[in-house]
Amino acid sequence: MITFDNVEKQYPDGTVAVDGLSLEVPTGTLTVFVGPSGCGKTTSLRMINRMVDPTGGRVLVNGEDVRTQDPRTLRRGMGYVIQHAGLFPHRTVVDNVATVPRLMGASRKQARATAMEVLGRVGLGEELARRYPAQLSGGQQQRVGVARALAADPPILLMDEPFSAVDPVVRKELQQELLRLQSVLAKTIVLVTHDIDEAITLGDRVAVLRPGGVLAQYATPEELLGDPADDFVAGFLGVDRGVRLLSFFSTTDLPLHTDRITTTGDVSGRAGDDRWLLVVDDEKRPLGWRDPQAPEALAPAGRGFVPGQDTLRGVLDASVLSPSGFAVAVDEGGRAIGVVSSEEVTAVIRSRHRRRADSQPAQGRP
Ligand SMILES: Nc1ncnc2c1ncn2[C@@H]1O[C@H](COP(=O)(O)OP(=O)(O)OP(=O)(O)O)[C@@H](O)[C@H]1O
Repeated sequence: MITFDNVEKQYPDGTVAVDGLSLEVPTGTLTVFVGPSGCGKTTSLRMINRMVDPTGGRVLVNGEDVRTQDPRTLRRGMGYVIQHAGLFPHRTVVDNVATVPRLMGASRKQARATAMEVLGRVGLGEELARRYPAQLSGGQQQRVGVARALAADPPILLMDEPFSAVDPVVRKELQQELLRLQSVLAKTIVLVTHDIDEAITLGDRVAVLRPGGVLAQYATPEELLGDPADDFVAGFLGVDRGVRLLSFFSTTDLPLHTDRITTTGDVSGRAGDDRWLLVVDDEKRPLGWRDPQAPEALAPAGRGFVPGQDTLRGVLDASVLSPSGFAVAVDEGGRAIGVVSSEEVTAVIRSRHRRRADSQPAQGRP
């Protein structure tokens, strides 16, 4: 566990970068520090590994004040990933990563074996391992940066804008990869970003900082989106936070109807049915919607959703985009198991909101 206990940092020129920061990062979870430029995110992160020392308060790792620990020993237990990866340009990828186990006393051979293993974990194979950093794409370089941070298997990972320098598509890939790695490795991670979407995607908890280095709110992404502490946090989250909140709602208990599903063989027999009908093949795979006004051609069935796997955001999107106003639920094999209307989805959303309001009144505020 990492604890910030009323931490302050005033730089010698008088700038107050962090002001009275108190929060806990539980072991094995990922906390994101997010906020506008200059609000003290990097300063706060660097106080964990003593690249910066606080001018007030304490930072504790597993209950021990970091200032009582030798910085080099402390940093051995903490991987550090920065924007642009910070790789040694004249060393090959594998040697960049092997540097860390070498520093920890591993033999050259053992260090290289460890490096190859962690490179594999972040999706980089042998061929890329022999290249120099400049011969890799930005996204691949960031992966090497993550591999190097993981090479010593530290319990804590500090990440400062790790994905900011790559394009949006690669950035999403790297985010998903970090989540996949974290689901296996369960490190204690603190990640700094100025991108609220990245914070919502990655964080078990998100600390929103405001200018002047003051904590505005520390909460789970769901709590932030559903109950921002004030106008600053709400403004920082953006205009569509309601829709984004739906990503945290499950779809296991949506009302699904089967009476609108018909097969190609049966559809002609339902000519008198003046409703939209979903036509499926013999294996129940959706073929399209029969429009009662234009029964000759089928309208597209749209993207189906798998109850329990997809979120309510996806279901609402599918129902809004569907010509019939119904989203199609499918099993993992793509077979139709029912349909649900956009009106029913919104009714479920309203009841979830009521339940949320009843169960968790305004939490997570500093
Ligand atoms: N060494 C320093 N000396 C004086 N002031 C500093 C120093 N380092 C940072 N600051 C100031 O402290 C404040 C917080 O900086 P910090 O880098 O922690 O913010 P940040 O939220 O990470 O910003 P960004 O998103 O722009 O990287 C800023 O006003 C910055 O100018």
